[in-house]
Formats: sequence, C-alpha cells, structure tokens
Amino acid sequence: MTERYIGLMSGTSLDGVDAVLLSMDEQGRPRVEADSFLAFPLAIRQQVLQLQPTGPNELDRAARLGNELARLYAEVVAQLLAEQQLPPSAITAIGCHGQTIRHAPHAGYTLQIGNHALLAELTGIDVIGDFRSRDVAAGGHGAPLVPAFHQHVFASDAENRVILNIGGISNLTRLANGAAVIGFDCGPGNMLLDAWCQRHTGASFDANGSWAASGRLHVPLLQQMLDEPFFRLPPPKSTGRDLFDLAWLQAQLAQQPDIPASDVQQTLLQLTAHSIADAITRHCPDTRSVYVCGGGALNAALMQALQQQLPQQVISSTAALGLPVHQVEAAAFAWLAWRFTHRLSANLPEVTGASGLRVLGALYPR
Ligand SMILES: Nc1ncnc2c1ncn2[C@@H]1O[C@H](COP(=O)(O)OP(=O)(O)OP(=O)(O)O)[C@@H](O)[C@H]1O
Ligand SMILES: CC(=O)N[C@H]1[C@@H]2OC[C@@H](O2)[C@@H](O)[C@@H]1O[C@H](C)C(=O)O
Repeated sequence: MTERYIGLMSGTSLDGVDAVLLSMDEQGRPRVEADSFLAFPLAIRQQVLQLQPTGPNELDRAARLGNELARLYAEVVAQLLAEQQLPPSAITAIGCHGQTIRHAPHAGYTLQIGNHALLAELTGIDVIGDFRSRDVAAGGHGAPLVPAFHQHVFASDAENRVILNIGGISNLTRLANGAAVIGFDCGPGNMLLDAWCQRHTGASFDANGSWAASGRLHVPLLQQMLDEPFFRLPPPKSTGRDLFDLAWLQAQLAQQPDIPASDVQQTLLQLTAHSIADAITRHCPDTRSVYVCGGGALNAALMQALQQQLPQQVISSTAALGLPVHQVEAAAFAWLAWRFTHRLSANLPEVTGASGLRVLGALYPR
C-alpha cells in the first residue's frame, strides 16, 4: 500500500520551514506530491540565534522556543494538508528535523529543538524526530544524514554524481558506481553571506548575490579564511553555527585592515565557492556531474563563482533529476520517517563515522 509522509526541515539558514508531502509505494519508490513553506518571523530567528552561545536561562528559553517552533511546524502541516485537501489520517507520519541549536558530536550530543509531543497533539499525526542522536550514540557525527536519501533517489548506473546542498552550511554527497558513498559538510554555505548582508543592508539574504557582485574580492582575507583548520580535516566531518558564525567572521576581519562591506560580501561568496570546489577537487576528482540543491542554488553569482572554480565539472541543479532545489532536504526527512516506520536503518556509517547501521529517530504517537 502506498503511504504518505510529511517531511519538515528548518535548517541552519533560519529562513523558515520547508515542508514536503511524499508518497512511498510498496517498492520503496518516493514521489513528491506537494510542498509548502512558512517563513520564520524575525523574533523566532533572533531567539534561535540567541540560543547559539551559552547564556542565562537557556533551558527555559530553549523549551519555550521549542513550543513556538512546534506551533509553526503544525501551521505548515495544516497549510499543506489544506492545499491538498487531505485529512491528517491520510499521513502515516511526520518526519521533523527540528531546529539545531548545538552540534557537538565530539562531546557526544547534537541538539535539535521543537516540541514533538506538542506537534503530535496539534496535528493528530504521528511525529518522528531526533534523527541524529542515535548515530552520535554509535560514535558518528549524526550529520550529514541526507547522503543516504541522495543515494536512494539520485544514484545512477549511467554516471557518477556529486549532489551538493548549499543551505546555511554546504554539504556534498558523491555517488559513484561500485564505490562507497562519500558525504561530509564542506563548510559555510549561505550562513555567513546571510549574516553579513543582514547586518549591513537589513535584508535577510543577498538576492542573486547582487550585493556581493558589486564588491571586489579581498585575496588576503580569502586566503586567511581558507586557512581555517576545518577545511583541511578529512571526513567524516560536520559543522554548523557552533563554528561558522558572525563571531568567527569578526575574528577573521580583526586581522585585516578595514575592508568595504561589499568587498567582504564578495569575499564570503568566494569562500563558499572555493571551499566547496576544494572539497570536490580533493574528494571527488573524477566526478564531472554536479547537481546543486538548497537555497544557494538560486544565488546566480554564487553558481557562477563555483563554475569558475570547477571548469571541468558540469554544474546543474537537482531539478534536472526531478527534485526542485527547495524540496530535497524536506523530502529527505519524510523519507527518514518512512525508514523509521519500517524499522530500516538510515545512516551511512561510511559517511557519519558511526560504528554501524542504525534505525534513526524517536516516535511521538498521535
Ligand atoms: N534568490 C536567492 N538568491 C540568493 N540566495 C538565496 C536565494 N534564495 C534563497 N537563497 C539562500 O538560501 C537560503 C535558504 O536555503 P535553504 O532553505 O536550503 O537552507 P536551510 O534548509 O536552512 O539549510 P541547511 O541545508 O543548512 O539545513 C537563504 O537563507 C538564502 O541565503
Ligand atoms: C547538525 C545539523 O543540523 N547539520 C545540518 C546542517 O545543515 C547542512 C549541514 O549542516 C548538514 O550536516 C545538516 O543537515 C542536513 C539536512 C543533513 O543532515 O544531511
């Protein structure tokens, strides 16, 4: 019997929550039926950012914010169901990523907040969340998790592929015939670009990279930023706001003379492009086809910079493979919910570094 799942992804960009309605047939073939999006109110974005560093009363703030997030998640689910004229009973389960506020696999934890019990209460649908903790408990990074989904939907006998997600953080998956999947976080995607743009223009992101395009590359700053040790670490590796935040950028800028704000933006754009290109050149040198997803795929200047750094590669988007760029991660969490429901493992130990295959997630029954 075909089952329907809803995937909810609110990622490191803090732009909002993406939702996808995914059907899974008996052969385990996924099909996206619809998607929806709800932007985060500014207050929510600020509260998430304020929880990133340790601070007073953080347990209370995190719990209250978890409730607010659950209400937003319930709203986008209601929106999606109304658009599709489906009752909650048509959905087997929601796969909810939650909002990452800490990612510390080396300390043995990663924390995604969002009150799943409240989400089950508000929607009347089974909720599966906390997908990362079990992989971390098994010695893995708990991230990235989407490479397993990428393998399921994008692997091809005809060509080797890199699937590149450019969200707040960028991460890649290499799918090659007869070889183990490679997957890891490359570094900052849109995160620093968004933060700098917000600070200097008030806009939450630099549409099409046009502000960056008005600036000039500052080579010493770029070289200094590329010296960040994370870029040289071998996989498995993952990162987040815990490392690449505004404080990191300010520490970098403090070592340079005053640089015009638009030049910094251009240099940050080049940092994203160079760090991704380095990762592909180093770890996937023979893979020519690169398919991009995530919001960064919509940044024309960034895509141009990436192509310049990767002249041998053919860069297109996952839309060419049937999944529009904004659907991929939310679809992955719907798929993860399907894996959990059927008690199928969902991590790739070769990617996360876990000691073995694990069923990922925790269930909050409706
Ligand atoms: N037209 C555009 N021009 C430039 N950037 C864009 C455009 N549209 C979206 N973006 C960027 O994409 C971001 C959202 O991307 P996405 O939804 O993939 O992030 P996410 O899901 O939060 O990330 P992650 O993969 O880290 O979990 C925005 O914050 C913005 O930086
Ligand atoms: C800890 C965490 O939330 N990591 C996210 C983040 O956003 C992109 C990148 O960093 C990736 O590692 C991961 O998300 C995707 C969905 C993943 O697990 O594959």
